[in-house]
Amino acid sequence: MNPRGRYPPGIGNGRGGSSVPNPNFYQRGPQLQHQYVQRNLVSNQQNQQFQQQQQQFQQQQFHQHQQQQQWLKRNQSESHTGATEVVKLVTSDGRYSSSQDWKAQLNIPPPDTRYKTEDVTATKGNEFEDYFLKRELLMGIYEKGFEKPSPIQEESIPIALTGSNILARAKNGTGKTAAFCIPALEKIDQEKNAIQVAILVPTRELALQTSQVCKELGKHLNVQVMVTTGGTSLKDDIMRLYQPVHLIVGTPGRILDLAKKGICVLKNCSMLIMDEADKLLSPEFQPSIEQLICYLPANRQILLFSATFPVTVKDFKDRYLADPYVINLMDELTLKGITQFYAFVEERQKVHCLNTLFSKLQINQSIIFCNSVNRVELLARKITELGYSCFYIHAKMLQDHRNRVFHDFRNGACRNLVCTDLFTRGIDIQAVNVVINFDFPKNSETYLHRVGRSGRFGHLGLAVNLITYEDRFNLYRIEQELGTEIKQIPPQIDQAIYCR
Ligand SMILES: Nc1ncnc2c1ncn2[C@@H]1O[C@H](COP(=O)(O)OP(=O)(O)OP(=O)(O)O)[C@@H](O)[C@H]1O
Repeated sequence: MNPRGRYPPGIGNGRGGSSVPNPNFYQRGPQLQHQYVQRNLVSNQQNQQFQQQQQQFQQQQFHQHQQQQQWLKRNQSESHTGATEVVKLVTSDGRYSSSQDWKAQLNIPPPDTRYKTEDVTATKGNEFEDYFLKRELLMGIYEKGFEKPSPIQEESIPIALTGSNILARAKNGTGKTAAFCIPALEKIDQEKNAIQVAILVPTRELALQTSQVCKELGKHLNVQVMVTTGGTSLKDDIMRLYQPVHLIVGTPGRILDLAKKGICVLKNCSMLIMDEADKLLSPEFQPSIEQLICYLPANRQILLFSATFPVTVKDFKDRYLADPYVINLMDELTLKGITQFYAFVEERQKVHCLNTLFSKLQINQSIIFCNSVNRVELLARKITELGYSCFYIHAKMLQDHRNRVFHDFRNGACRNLVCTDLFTRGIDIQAVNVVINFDFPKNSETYLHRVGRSGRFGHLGLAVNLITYEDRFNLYRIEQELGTEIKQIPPQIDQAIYCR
């Protein structure tokens, strides 16, 4: 059987390379050279700047190291317990710690022994301790279960600590959040009562998730984290801002609103982080972002992170990021751990097809994407009628209800979640091993982010796309643009490819 048989005549049967590349995407092969997010293309000037920064960073490290050594010597000389003594420290939460056994006292979760792909294992071999982070921050990192930095963390943490602007691109689920939260937490002066870092994200759920990551990583620090998004009481936010806040996470509209009212004071906010930066630079958000930047000090550092950077980001980068350090860890676009299939169906067969998938697949948790709010609600009802448990979420629901669904699904209260593209970006639920595109997306960015909800941190996952006759051109185009293969679904799927 010709696996390309689904394409109408004239569409061709090649993959990736032979087609005309989408100018919006970083491609493998010769097209690479034309993309501004290509790491090899960092200009000589940037290279020199980077070398200077590296030198500065090494000097800082050396200085810090010397200080540490002096500190240790001083403590040792003050102690009278002899050569095998242990230097005692009391951490900010009052716990006993020592230069030798502080790690042994941490509440470290059991190691994750699941198979992981090179997307997260192909590191340079750095340790978090190599970055000379505050002891309390290291404690939070290890207690979160992070053993070693992932590739994007290795690249961005030391550069962000030098104060450079960064434009960083790395695959979904490879640890971008900690790649910017760790340097942000490190740089905050806990003694200074001012907002020093702002993290902008495109959705309310992502804001809640990111603030939670900051709180967990900064658990042993005295950093005050605040989350603020639309759909919640402005009055509560105003009251909260009378208390100390060092790091604010939120959606751009709400933070701008508070800044305009003079309640959220950003004049000391020297670090602005934009996660899912390409989405934040879409027409929906960009005007708010540009207004917000006016409230920041002139010497602010801006970090842009995403898995997708269409060329439209270039204009913003050129205007607001002086000499950015460009990181691009995407030598290919899709995650190595995700197997992608399509099933060719008629619209009226979709629910039946989904029923078959539910009965045959080993679903730990699944996310099922539809292209409209109405279709989400209809499908959720159908799934429940079929006898399967299911939640649904979309942007037209009340915020309290959205929060409850997000919280409960994350805690495993339900196996399946039907949603719109509200959940396409950034949402990190480790238990999700299957993503189903009940409705196929229209563009490659959306496709990439949707399927990236499974296979988090190098784990395995499965993406199944229900394709109608109308979707066939989009399927072909997305495959071409991403240089990936979406295979026809076989009668049986080996569990080993998505359950290990
Ligand atoms: N160094 C690490 N060691 C172990 N797990 C990690 C490490 N860094 C991050 N993780 C975990 O990996 C998962 C994915 O991280 P994160 O959500 O930051 O990915 P991302 O790159 O921002 O993804 P997306 O592009 O989809 O937003 C999270 O559950 C996070 O806790």
